[in-house]
Amino acid sequence: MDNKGKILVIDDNEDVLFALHALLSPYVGKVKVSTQPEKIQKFIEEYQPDIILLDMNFQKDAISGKEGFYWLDKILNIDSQSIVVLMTAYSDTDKAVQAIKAGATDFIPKPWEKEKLLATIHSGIRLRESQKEVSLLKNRMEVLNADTAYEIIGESEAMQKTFSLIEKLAGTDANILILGENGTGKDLIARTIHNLSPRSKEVFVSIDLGGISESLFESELFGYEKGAFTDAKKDKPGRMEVASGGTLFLDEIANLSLPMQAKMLTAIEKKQISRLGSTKNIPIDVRFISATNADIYQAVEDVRFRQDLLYRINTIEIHIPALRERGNDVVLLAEYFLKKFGLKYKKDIQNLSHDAKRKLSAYNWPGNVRELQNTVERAVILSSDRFLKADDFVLAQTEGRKHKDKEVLNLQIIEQEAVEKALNRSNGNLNKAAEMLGISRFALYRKINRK
Ligand SMILES: Nc1ncnc2c1ncn2[C@@H]1O[C@H](COP(=O)(O)OP(=O)(O)OP(=O)(O)O)[C@@H](O)[C@H]1O
Repeated sequence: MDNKGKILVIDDNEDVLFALHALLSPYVGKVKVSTQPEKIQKFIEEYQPDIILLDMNFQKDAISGKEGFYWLDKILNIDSQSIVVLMTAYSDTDKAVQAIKAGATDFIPKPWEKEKLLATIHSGIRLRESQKEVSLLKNRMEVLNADTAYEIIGESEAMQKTFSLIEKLAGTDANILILGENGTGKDLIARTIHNLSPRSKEVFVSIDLGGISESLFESELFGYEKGAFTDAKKDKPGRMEVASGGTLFLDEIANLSLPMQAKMLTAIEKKQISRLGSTKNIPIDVRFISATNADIYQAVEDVRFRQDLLYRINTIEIHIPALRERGNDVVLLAEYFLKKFGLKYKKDIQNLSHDAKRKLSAYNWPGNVRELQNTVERAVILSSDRFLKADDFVLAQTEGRKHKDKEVLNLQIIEQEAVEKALNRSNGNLNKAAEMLGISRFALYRKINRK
């Protein structure tokens, strides 16, 4: 044991307290002993024990364990996450089962075997650490979510239908499947549903199943115990565990491999998971929102996606329309992004010219809102006028190819195209764009401002 953790021992027998103090002190951070369970609240608040070792019988010769259960209940009322190990002089399996059911973490018969007692304390400390880790991660995610304001722009009929469906399902806890092309706003809608749901005060955790390998996916989603694999240097909770109480957003769900689909199905059905390298079941209370841009029904037909899993995740389906089906929303969104990036890059750009609006409306936006956002951001960065004109927008499917037929050797044009491509691919992130171009951020600034 690595001398960590604070232990509180409560027993009416001074000899037991003395013995436990002497036995545990060399192996843990701190040991506090007391014969007074009435002071438990004060101890919890001031001493903040990681583990409470609690005697079951406080009166001499008492064997019912009633008092132990009474104080266990009090402790769990003060802190439902408390790790309480009950002790009794009468080894009794029924009582042990009762104690665990009542919320104790473990049970130790007296007289104790030293090794067994130390092992129990050790796993209690590990459990406490992982509880702390889970709550730390939850807090971090809450902070991340709290910092971001989500505004959804859309007045088209297609989007109004989507909004009214979202409003209808706001109060429910149903699992939701969001379908839509790349960049249509699936992530944004998932966060909005969470924010409108009864779980809004809890965490929103997301995982992109398209972007990670199968082994990483498993450890990210289910967590692992120290030693489960070579790099598992300490216990780590997975996102399912961290999301408990809140919402888990599974992006690109159709990319899940069949073995992972089976694991996911079990977790959803049984509402519990076990970390890699552990057999212990951890209960989870998660609302699942999944999303995909793939034809998931075709995937079911092709036996690439399990039908039973689909039925678990698609209690309600939301289809997000492609941007080209949203009429004037293109212009509304362009104006919204214009304001946003104008502020970000400190440019005083007033509006879009008529021909710019016409050009944006006529385009078919294969990359949907994300492509529009990138296009406007790039135009804002590159423009020095008060109005954005049609020429300020370079649209991938049309102008990107305008030099294809004729080989371009003009260095300035080649450079300009490279700068635009890098800005596009890096979503306007100047550091990343400069890295792609192999130049400094400062040099990139100069090139942008020269235009
Ligand atoms: N209606 C909207 N109003 C304002 N911003 C939007 C809207 N829809 C999408 N966005 C913005 O467009 C970008 C892409 O949206 P999002 O990431 O939600 O799309 P997605 O469908 O999840 O994409 P992918 O399929 O690649 O996962 C985000 O920056 C998002 O904030």
